[in-house]
Amino acid sequence: MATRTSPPVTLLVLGAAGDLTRRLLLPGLATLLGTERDRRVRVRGADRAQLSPAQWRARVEDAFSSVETPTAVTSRVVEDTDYVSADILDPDALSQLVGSCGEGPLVVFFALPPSVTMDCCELLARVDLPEVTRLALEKPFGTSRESARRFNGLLHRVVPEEQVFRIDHFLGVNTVLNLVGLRFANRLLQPVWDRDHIERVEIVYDEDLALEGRAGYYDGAGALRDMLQSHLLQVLALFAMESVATLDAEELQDQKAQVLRATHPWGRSPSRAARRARYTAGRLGRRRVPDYTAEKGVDPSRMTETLAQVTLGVETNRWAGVPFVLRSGKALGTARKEVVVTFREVAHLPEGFTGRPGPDRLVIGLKPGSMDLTMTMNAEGDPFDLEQKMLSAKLAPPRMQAYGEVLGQVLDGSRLLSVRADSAEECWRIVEPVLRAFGRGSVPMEEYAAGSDGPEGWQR
Ligand SMILES: NC(=O)C1=CN([C@@H]2O[C@H](COP(=O)(O)OP(=O)(O)OC[C@H]3O[C@@H](n4cnc5c(N)ncnc54)[C@H](OP(=O)(O)O)[C@@H]3O)[C@@H](O)[C@H]2O)C=CC1
Ligand SMILES: O=C1O[C@H](COP(=O)(O)O)[C@@H](O)[C@H](O)[C@H]1O
Repeated sequence: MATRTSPPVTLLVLGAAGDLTRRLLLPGLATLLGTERDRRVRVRGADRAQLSPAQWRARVEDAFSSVETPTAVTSRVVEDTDYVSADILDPDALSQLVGSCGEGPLVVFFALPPSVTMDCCELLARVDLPEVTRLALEKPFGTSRESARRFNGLLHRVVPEEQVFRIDHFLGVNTVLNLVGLRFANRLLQPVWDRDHIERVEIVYDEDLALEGRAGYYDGAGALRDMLQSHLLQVLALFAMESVATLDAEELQDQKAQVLRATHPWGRSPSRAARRARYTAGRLGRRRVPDYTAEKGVDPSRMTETLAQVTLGVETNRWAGVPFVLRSGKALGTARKEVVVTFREVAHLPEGFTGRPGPDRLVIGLKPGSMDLTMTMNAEGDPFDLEQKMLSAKLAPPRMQAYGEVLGQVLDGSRLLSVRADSAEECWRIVEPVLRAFGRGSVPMEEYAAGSDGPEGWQR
């Protein structure tokens, strides 16, 4: 971790006037700096928007105060920040911008539309960069395995892979990171984390938000690309990976990559393994939600799904035969963000017991953080009659926003919480057969009313 004596890192945000910078990046940075007070970061914003220095400083200040940052932290960043109004795709302007960042460590954060990011990288390949230059990129990392491969090739013309940080903010979510500690620090869980003991795993991220004005992005993506291809596959990789000897970034990356390489649609049949649906008009709490196809900016002919579920198999000795169900969607009645582990039944239940309420289950709540272990026992009444009881724990709120955790690693040059090139390609390889099945219509588009729990008949 950076200390007071570490040289300040320059965080150059390209696309600084955009939504990601305002809503996620700057607030995330604020929570990082509020938690790690010794860290020194100089923020430079660049965008084609014409902003005066005062307007930019006000934006930074607003973003920092949105997460209740200590005044001293905000003032230090605001006093030191500057803004350059430039077309990033103008080679001279880009070269000048980078040149003016000085010789210290530089993190270039691409908060630009994906196509602009790629064009900008083409230009950066011809620019003299400081020796320590790191590139931080937001999803999507390409739009297919092939385009991700080409994109990786392009990035490697700018800097080596060790200096590329593909951001997936789920990797900075405390409860997702907790999967590693939970699995490998508990004698109780470690030996049962395999096909012999686990029957089924569900990784669910149901949101009670609808489109929220994001049609420009979301209608071209859909739930499968937006959530499963990226975040939920990262969660699966952490859940299923082999043990690590240390929390070394490359070791973790290697283990995650091994899982992803072994992952395929269940039964290698994408059309049977996947389901998709789109919300119709309904209510989310007191808010009326229109039919997805009537949302502003949506093109119904795109057939974009707002709920996707895909069952995957991790074809390894540890996991063969265990279905991993990944599901995420918008406009659902209940926000359900959790990993559900269903254990196998015991091999033999002594005769004489009555009641057999079901298998043990561990529910790892991702947001809010919680842990619920449901076990069979005699909890009340007749001592030979079995019931289920839940042992529950609520986890403390995170110390900082997920973006803060991820950024902290990037600023330190650690790839612990980013997505490596090979994994980015594998994640596309895993979902591509499903995307093709969606494209040729072999997975029916089902419907669910906004505010419901999803289409009739989908298992929960
Ligand atoms: N917003 C979000 O919640 C999330 C976004 N992302 C990713 O983050 C990236 C940015 O997204 P987002 O912030 O929403 O996008 P925005 O369109 O809101 O912001 C992009 C900014 O880049 C500017 N820009 C575009 N081209 C140039 C150029 N040639 N020179 C200088 N500035 C330029 C845009 O200016 P102008 O407006 O004039 O075009 C805009 O201010 C995307 O890759 C997106 O996929 C990922 C996860 C969540
Ligand atoms: O990246 C994305 O993630 C959010 C969900 O993450 P959260 O941390 O905000 O809960 C999702 O709403 C969005 O569609 C997706 O692009």
